[in-house]
Amino acid sequence: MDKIIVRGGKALAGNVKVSGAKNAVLPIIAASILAEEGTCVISDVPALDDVRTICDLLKSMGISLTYDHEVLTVNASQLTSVEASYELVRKMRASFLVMGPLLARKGRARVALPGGCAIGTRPIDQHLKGFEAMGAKIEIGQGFIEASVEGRLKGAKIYLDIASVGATENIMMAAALAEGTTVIENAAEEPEIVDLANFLNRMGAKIRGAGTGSIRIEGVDKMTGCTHCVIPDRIEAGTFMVAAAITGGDVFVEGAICDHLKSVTAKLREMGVDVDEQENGIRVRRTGPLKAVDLKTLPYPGFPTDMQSQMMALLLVSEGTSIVTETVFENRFMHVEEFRRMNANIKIEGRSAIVEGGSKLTGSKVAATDLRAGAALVLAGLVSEGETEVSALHHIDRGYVNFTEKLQALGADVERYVPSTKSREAAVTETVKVSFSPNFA
Ligand SMILES: CC(=O)N[C@H]1[C@@H](OP(=O)(O)OP(=O)(O)OC[C@H]2O[C@@H](n3ccc(=O)[nH]c3=O)[C@H](O)[C@@H]2O)O[C@H](CO)[C@@H](O)[C@@H]1O
Ligand SMILES: C=C(OP(=O)(O)O)C(=O)O
Repeated sequence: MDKIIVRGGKALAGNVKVSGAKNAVLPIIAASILAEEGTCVISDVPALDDVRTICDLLKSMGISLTYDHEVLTVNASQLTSVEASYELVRKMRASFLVMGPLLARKGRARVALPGGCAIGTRPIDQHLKGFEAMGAKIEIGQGFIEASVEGRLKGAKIYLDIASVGATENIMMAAALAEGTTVIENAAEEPEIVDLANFLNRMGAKIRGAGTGSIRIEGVDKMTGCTHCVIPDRIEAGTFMVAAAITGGDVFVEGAICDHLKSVTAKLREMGVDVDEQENGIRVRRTGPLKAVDLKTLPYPGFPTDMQSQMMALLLVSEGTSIVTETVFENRFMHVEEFRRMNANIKIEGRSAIVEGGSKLTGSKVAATDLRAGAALVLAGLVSEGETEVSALHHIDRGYVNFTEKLQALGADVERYVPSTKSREAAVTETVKVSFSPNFA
């Protein structure tokens, strides 16, 4: 298994360019299924494992895709299957986002139940509630969900019990080709939803209100290909902002959109970090001590759950005691056990973790428990005494492109090691090259 080896003590400095957003590009690729003619040309597509997975899924449905230098071209005119296999869905829950587009385009979809994952049960009841409200029949059996509708889906007024990102996206995509108008109330407001709505509108959809709690979708008869550039990844950007803060460095996070990171910026400033919001990115510097703060994750524009573990690493080296409350997922503290192996003093009480600052973190062998926890462990290693070895890197590879290379370029003493017959250099070269074969052959 690959491992990331980190040696602490270096303050990071320099410029890091943010890649396209994982959580925007995955629904956008799913949405390309809706184009019955023409080609979708999507740029700033990060070479992530999750992107490969969803591309493999669309390919299995007869869709042709090519990927070159972060530009993905998708032609969905030859859609020959409406089934998403368990093998692919279990690798990535976001595969479930194909259900809405398939139902809209073909009146049928058969998708393996995504199951839960480390951070929680992650049910899909709100997705199904929306599809049923639009007239779909839902049947669950043999580990699959089948959705079908006679003729076209019908527009409906849907109130989400939870402001679910995925459910908002799946329902929005289904409603795009429905007969009549759909209104989603209590919709999630994440920037990735706005990016998806912009992509859908470029394909010919008529969507208003994305980014607010109420989204109105006027169904159209046909959607076609378009060109689109994916927004920068606010969570990758936030991760590098914390990397600068935790090491006492000075890093310009190029491409970060300040507006998408207001809650993270506010929290870092409360801790005494200098955050300079600029036109084309965010400069983060830290010279003095870090002040402990309390943190509660909430749906956007609240503090993002996907930044919780990275901020916990930072709080470990701040002065004072912090309370971190995770309100979005019911089991997103598995990184606590791993931090404890690095000499962290953290106590979990229900949905909250009490984090003692001023820890003298020590390097240790630790394992990523989800993609953000993996990144957070690397960040902790950057300020630990000695060497930290992070394993279970398949988690990190889902959400970060060339993570170690980007940290190395900022001066971190970090490398990715493949303990196999391949040499270390070859492994690093391979990691740096990470790209897909032009036609996914
Ligand atoms: C690919 C992608 O975009 N992933 C993001 C998306 O995940 P995802 O779309 O899965 O997250 P949701 O917003 O749906 O989940 C939020 C909460 O709602 C619950 N829930 C969700 C759907 C449902 O039908 N019923 C239900 O109870 C979930 O279990 C969870 O507790 O939003 C999360 C919350 O911002 C982020 O952490 C993920 O990075
Ligand atoms: C939880 C996350 O992603 P996913 O929903 O793909 O698991 C994440 O990006 O932190």
